[in-house]
Amino acid sequence: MKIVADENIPLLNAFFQSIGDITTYPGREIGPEQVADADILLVRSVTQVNQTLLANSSVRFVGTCTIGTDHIDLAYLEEQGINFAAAPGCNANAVVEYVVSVLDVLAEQQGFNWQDKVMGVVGKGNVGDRLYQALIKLGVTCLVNDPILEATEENESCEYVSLDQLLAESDIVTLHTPLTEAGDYPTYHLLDAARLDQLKPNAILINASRGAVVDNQALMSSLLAGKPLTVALDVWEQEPEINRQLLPLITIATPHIAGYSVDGKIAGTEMVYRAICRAFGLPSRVRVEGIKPLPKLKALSFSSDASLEEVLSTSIRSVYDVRQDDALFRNSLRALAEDASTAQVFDSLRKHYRSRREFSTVKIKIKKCSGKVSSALKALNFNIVTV
Ligand SMILES: NC(=O)C1=CN([C@@H]2O[C@H](COP(=O)(O)OP(=O)(O)OC[C@H]3O[C@@H](n4cnc5c(N)ncnc54)[C@H](O)[C@@H]3O)[C@@H](O)[C@H]2O)C=CC1
Ligand SMILES: O=C(O)C(=O)[C@H](O)COP(=O)(O)O
Repeated sequence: MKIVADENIPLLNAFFQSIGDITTYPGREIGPEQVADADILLVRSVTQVNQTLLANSSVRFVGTCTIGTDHIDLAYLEEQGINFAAAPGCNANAVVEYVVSVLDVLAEQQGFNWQDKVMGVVGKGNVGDRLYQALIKLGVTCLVNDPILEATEENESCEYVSLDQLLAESDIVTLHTPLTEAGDYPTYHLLDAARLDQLKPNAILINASRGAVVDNQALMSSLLAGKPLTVALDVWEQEPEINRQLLPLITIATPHIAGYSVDGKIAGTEMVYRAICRAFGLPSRVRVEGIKPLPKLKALSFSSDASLEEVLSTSIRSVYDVRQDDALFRNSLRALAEDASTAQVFDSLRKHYRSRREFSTVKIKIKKCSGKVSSALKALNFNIVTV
């Protein structure tokens, strides 16, 4: 079989070489010519998969090693009988950890305790739910908006509120919906000028979903008009070409890397590999363990005199500190001429992203710490050893 794949999919050979011959391309350069005689197409989020790409191809299976599927014309694939698999939840932990790092950094910068704030979670799927569960365990007051789940859940897993109520009452609003333009609850420009206006003064807005869930032009106008808002954007409209005028108004700016833990990326590859094996009736023998030694993190230890804030903040930062990504992004863009395209920098930072691990991969030794400290660490998925 012939496999055409995005070169940024990790462990392509290890997983797929027994299935077919693999040819790789930069995701944005996969076009009709590249896929013409392919049987399997493997993408990440930057390749638009639709009739234009596939009409004259022999592709029978499309796999995206990502959570989001807004780059795929699912109706077209179904109509053509082309098999499809995504990787739901693969990097959900990484996105949660990005949000937690944003909270930790902003809390220090602005002098507040994020656990005392009211959090508004929009979209309670794989990412939103994991975030919600962690926050609830940490004792944080959470408002959740997810009209689709609210209408379909037999036993509601939380008390849902309207988006209007959530925006009016939350100190921190974090977006975790897919990008959709149709259906009863489309999310394209879900936060438009009017909705941005509903945010509380001094609210914090975090977007790690898709850029166009927030109207970036309206956000810029609102910030320029002096609306007191703190904004963390991981995703931008028109990526990789971002609005350079918006950047300085954003407190934490990153190039769509919230989900970029090495664990999450590999999980994405593995999920699609298993789906292909199922679809083609092949044995799925490859296991992540044993393929690639992942970078190990040193254990941390805390004793009884460490405060909850100190333990949490040190633990979070030792694994993931979003300021590193923010600084790299801003510095790389600073080196560009004012009117130059941001595409190359944006894509290059993502292509050469470091091997970031997840919280669960670090061992935290605690000595006579309070139950509060150990439950807080557990809520965030850290691996605790009591010594
Ligand atoms: N920045 C990054 O690196 C990453 C971004 N993402 C983005 O995050 C999105 C969410 O990821 P998951 O939680 O895994 O997806 P999911 O599909 O598990 O959950 C999405 C949730 O949003 C809800 N939803 C849909 N429309 C809504 C609306 N109008 N208002 C409120 N809720 C709505 C759905 O009912 C669902 O519960 C993905 O679709 C993807 O676009 C995902 C991974 C990494
Ligand atoms: O999984 C998703 O959805 C994401 O947003 C991914 O983190 C995007 O990664 P790339 O496809 O752009 O490598």
